[in-house]
Amino acid sequence: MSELRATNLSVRLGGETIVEEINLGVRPGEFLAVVGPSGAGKSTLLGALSGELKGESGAVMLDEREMKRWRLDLLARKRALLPQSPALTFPFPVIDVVLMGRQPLNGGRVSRVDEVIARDCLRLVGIEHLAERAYTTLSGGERQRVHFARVLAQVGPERDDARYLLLDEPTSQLDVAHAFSALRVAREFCELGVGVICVLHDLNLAARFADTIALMAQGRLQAIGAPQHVLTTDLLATHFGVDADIVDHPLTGALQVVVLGDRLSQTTTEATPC
Ligand SMILES: Nc1ncnc2c1ncn2[C@@H]1O[C@H](COP(=O)(O)OP(=O)(O)OP(=O)(O)O)[C@@H](O)[C@H]1O
Repeated sequence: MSELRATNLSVRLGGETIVEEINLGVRPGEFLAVVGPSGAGKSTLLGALSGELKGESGAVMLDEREMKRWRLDLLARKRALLPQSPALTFPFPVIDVVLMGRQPLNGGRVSRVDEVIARDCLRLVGIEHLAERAYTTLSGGERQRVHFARVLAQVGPERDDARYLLLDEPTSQLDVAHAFSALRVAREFCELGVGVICVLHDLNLAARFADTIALMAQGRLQAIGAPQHVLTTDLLATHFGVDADIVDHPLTGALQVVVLGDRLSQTTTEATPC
């Protein structure tokens, strides 16, 4: 069975257990959002699910084979990871950065099809006009979309085998329209048969696009299920420290979280008109 799954997964870093006893999984065509307060262990979990980080105990299984048994070149064809802050300091043309995503598929011999797919992925994220620009001249949000296009090219819109897209806060530097658009595109890849695991801080985007939401806090999975079972006033108060109203939006049909107040500080401030 095709699935990316963590079973009793714990990860230790720097002498501390960062994620503990995690059980969750995603299948091709499913969209799992991972939410939780800062420092909850979401990126660490994603790192372990991608095979980049080794688990301390438990297992990560990718299509019925243990993650640690996958050959790296085959793993790169199977899943693409978009880290929170991809490091790239060389002024490559944008198109070349996106073509790096095709490397596991083409072995470094760029074909006409690779080029078409790379440009198509740039178009999907709205920056095809930047294809020839030097990566280092781009804004933060533009860079984030280049890397998003790179991982889209890696999982490949043209393929029909089981594959997975792991996204760590892919919208953190994007304006509201591009954030929505990025998740819509991820959802479209999901409909093409890609399993998507996406760490998100925006609970409303998670509610809108995910089939399942996993709530992590203090390194543990606190809740997992359909958005209405996880985005509850009680769970948000307990794990995020916010008082929230949760409503069914009449137009989208998705849950909407309206934060009424936080419990992090007792200080009140008055807004000053500019
Ligand atoms: N190599 C490391 N050594 C020690 N502690 C680490 C290491 N990497 C991460 N941590 C700690 O583990 C915790 C979880 O980190 P992680 O990046 O997984 O959280 P997160 O939920 O993704 O947070 P955020 O939402 O802020 O990105 C944090 O407290 C972090 O400081």
